[in-house]
Amino acid sequence: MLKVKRLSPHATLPTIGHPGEDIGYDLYASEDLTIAARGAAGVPTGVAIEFDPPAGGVVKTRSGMAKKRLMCNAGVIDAGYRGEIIVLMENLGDQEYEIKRGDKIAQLLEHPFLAKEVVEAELTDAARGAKGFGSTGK
Ligand SMILES: O=c1ccn([C@H]2C[C@H](O)[C@@H](COP(=O)(O)OP(=O)(O)OP(=O)(O)O)O2)c(=O)[nH]1
Repeated sequence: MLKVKRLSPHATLPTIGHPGEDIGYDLYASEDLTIAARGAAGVPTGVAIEFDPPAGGVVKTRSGMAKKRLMCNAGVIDAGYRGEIIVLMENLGDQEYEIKRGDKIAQLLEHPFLAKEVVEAELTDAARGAKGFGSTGK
């Protein structure tokens, strides 16, 4: 279950486009806002959430918006966060982008709580080791 607390009368509660199939909840803007070309903004959703414990969430870009170069940044929602979900959006395009209250702006994925104790230690060998950044080719 996703518990949702409405923080603004203008909020649209998260929805699932295709229940039982889509893995993300759609998130909606609760305010009108313009993001300047090459600019960024925190878009309010007017909601706070609580997943079944112990879980948090990840806010991800919708593919349709990525096509328009409107990307979500940051996006880690901690399991204990009870504040308003803010969608941090970056407009990588050359045109300003208008967001209207009620627009679907991002998707929220549930993420299990996986963080464990931090222990300083020697690490085991692995085939990849420290190779990365294109080491396997293009
Ligand atoms: O895109 C985002 C990212 C984060 N948050 C909220 C939920 C998250 O639990 C909290 C803190 O985020 P994060 O841990 O990324 O921020 P920080 O800059 O590391 O701050 P803190 O020191 O409070 O952890 O802010 C959002 O609403 N939207």
